[in-house]
Amino acid sequence: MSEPVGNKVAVLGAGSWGTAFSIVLADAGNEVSIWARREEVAEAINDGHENTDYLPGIELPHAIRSTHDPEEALAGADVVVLAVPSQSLRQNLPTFLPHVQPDAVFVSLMKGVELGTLKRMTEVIEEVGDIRSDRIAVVSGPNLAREIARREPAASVVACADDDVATILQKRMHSQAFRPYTSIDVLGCELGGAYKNVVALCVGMAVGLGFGDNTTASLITRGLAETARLAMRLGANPLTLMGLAGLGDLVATCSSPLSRNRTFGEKLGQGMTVEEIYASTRQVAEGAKSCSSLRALAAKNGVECPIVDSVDEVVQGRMTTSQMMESFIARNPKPEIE
Ligand SMILES: NC(=O)C1=CN([C@@H]2O[C@H](COP(=O)(O)OP(=O)(O)OC[C@H]3O[C@@H](n4cnc5c(N)ncnc54)[C@H](O)[C@@H]3O)[C@@H](O)[C@H]2O)C=CC1
Ligand SMILES: O=C(CO)COP(=O)(O)O
Repeated sequence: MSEPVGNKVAVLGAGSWGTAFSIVLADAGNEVSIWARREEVAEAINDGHENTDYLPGIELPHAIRSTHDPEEALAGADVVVLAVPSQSLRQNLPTFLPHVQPDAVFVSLMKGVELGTLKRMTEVIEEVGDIRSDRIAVVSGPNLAREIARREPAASVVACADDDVATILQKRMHSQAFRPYTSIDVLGCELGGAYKNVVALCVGMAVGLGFGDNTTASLITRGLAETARLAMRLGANPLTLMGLAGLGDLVATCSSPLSRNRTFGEKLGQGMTVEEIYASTRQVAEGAKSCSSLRALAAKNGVECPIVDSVDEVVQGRMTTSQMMESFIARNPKPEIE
């Protein structure tokens, strides 16, 4: 990526994170065009400067415009930010790609692993768009959308195989409240982001069952060990998992009632079924799908991942949340560090 000639960013997806991240981008001096799947969301953003469905009560900067037309959103944009649910990325890309500028850089905000292919989101972009990996970045960290939208201070990681691209993107998203660090460990950042959602589901289940801080801290810590085990087997830098896209995001998501994944788990722990929970919310809880893909990815690579295995069993309705907690404690004793 050469130094940008323009300052327009297209954000594809007008959910909570796409909208909150647009505020960061606008604060950092970019002109932002958000593509919204539903026309009424685009109209609310343009007319009332508010995303009434996903971030009610937050006034959006006037540098943010929205459209239902992908061509209009992407016209003149040298940075293309993808913020749709992970499992819908592949089906959405063909709508976007014909309108992307030839030298544009892609940024994935998504935290999931594709069911079936077991690909990370940057791998899906690379494959479907036939795009070089050094033009695809990921942003991941402890970034709960509503807190970012309120401009509460937070840090994150922007990772790209090409360090220069990461540095250019870092400048484009460094605002008064948002501090991005660069990294070249795309794999570590993406796996950290996808995995923490599953651990947050598990922690939520424990909270829903009425357990306290010892239980949740134990799950967070063993969840991090499990994340690092798989990520390192696949080639990630272990220090990435100790950083913002690993431990940082894990702690934020597992601790916050704002987290959709933790809330989803909590409802399971309280006895609701998966179907009842899906019917009660429009927002995505990525871990409820990525538990299956991460489980398969771990199995394929011969990595033991009891938390991901058990969360998947609960989500598939083959195990209760109480049985899951009992099974963790009953596992064969072993050293903490292997
Ligand atoms: N909300 C947050 O705090 C954060 C979310 N993320 C990640 O960002 C990604 C997007 O999440 P959110 O914006 O939070 O989700 P959301 O549930 O708030 O919004 C999802 C958006 O995608 C649209 N959508 C739903 N199904 C679609 C489909 N089949 N095709 C196209 N668009 C569709 C919805 O209309 C909505 O605009 C996820 O991977 C999530 O893990 C990452 C960091 C923070
Ligand atoms: O990724 C997030 C915070 O960094 C948001 O988590 P949830 O998707 O669980 O709300």
